[in-house]
Amino acid sequence: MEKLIIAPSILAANFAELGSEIDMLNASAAEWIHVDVMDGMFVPNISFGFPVLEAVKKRASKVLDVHLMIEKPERYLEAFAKSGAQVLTVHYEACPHLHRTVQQIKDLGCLAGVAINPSTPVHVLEDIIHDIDLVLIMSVNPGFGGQKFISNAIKKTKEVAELAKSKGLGKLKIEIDGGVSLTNASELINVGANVLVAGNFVFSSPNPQETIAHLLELGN
Ligand SMILES: O=C(CO)[C@H](O)[C@H](O)COP(=O)(O)O
Repeated sequence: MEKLIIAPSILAANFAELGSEIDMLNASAAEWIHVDVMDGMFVPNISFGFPVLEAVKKRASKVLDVHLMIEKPERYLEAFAKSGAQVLTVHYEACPHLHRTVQQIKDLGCLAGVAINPSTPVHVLEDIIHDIDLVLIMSVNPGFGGQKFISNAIKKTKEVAELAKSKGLGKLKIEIDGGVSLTNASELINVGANVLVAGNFVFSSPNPQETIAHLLELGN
């Protein structure tokens, strides 16, 4: 199994103290920092864009894992890569020409991810999975942090892991995003998840660094 990566989502951080929140993550066991970009169109919420990503990049010593919850993401891929994204994930539901979009991400030197919403079945990935580095399974409807985990994501994680195995894609990253906590993390890891995004569970805990370490220990 690929080694487990914890990717705290800064959507749940204290934006008034973003610099010290990033310092805290730099000193933690998190390998990636998950950055949620929302446009108010693909999802019913607006988060932040390039200036915030650039500021995070200047401060962060971790990999920036940028999740684009935006329509027509191909318009902005280059700008996100220039602003510091190292992993760029687009939504299957937002990309009519997904293969081209994935190639654009790879040409920019980033890892390419494809996300699927809770109502999107795994089989839609069959003809793109060879071309990507990461599948992101949404375990909440995208747009907001702090929502309840949708348990169907466990079945979908298993399906992605089986699909990857059947195609010999041993290095595929399988990332779960939404409502992840110590309650569901072990089960997710057991069925094949190897990147766990956690927003509120980390940032609302009394000791975020300890919480990150506890999540990571589940992968050992
Ligand atoms: O993509 C997202 C929302 O669209 C967030 O990354 C996700 O919800 C993580 O936050 P939490 O762990 O608080 O659910």
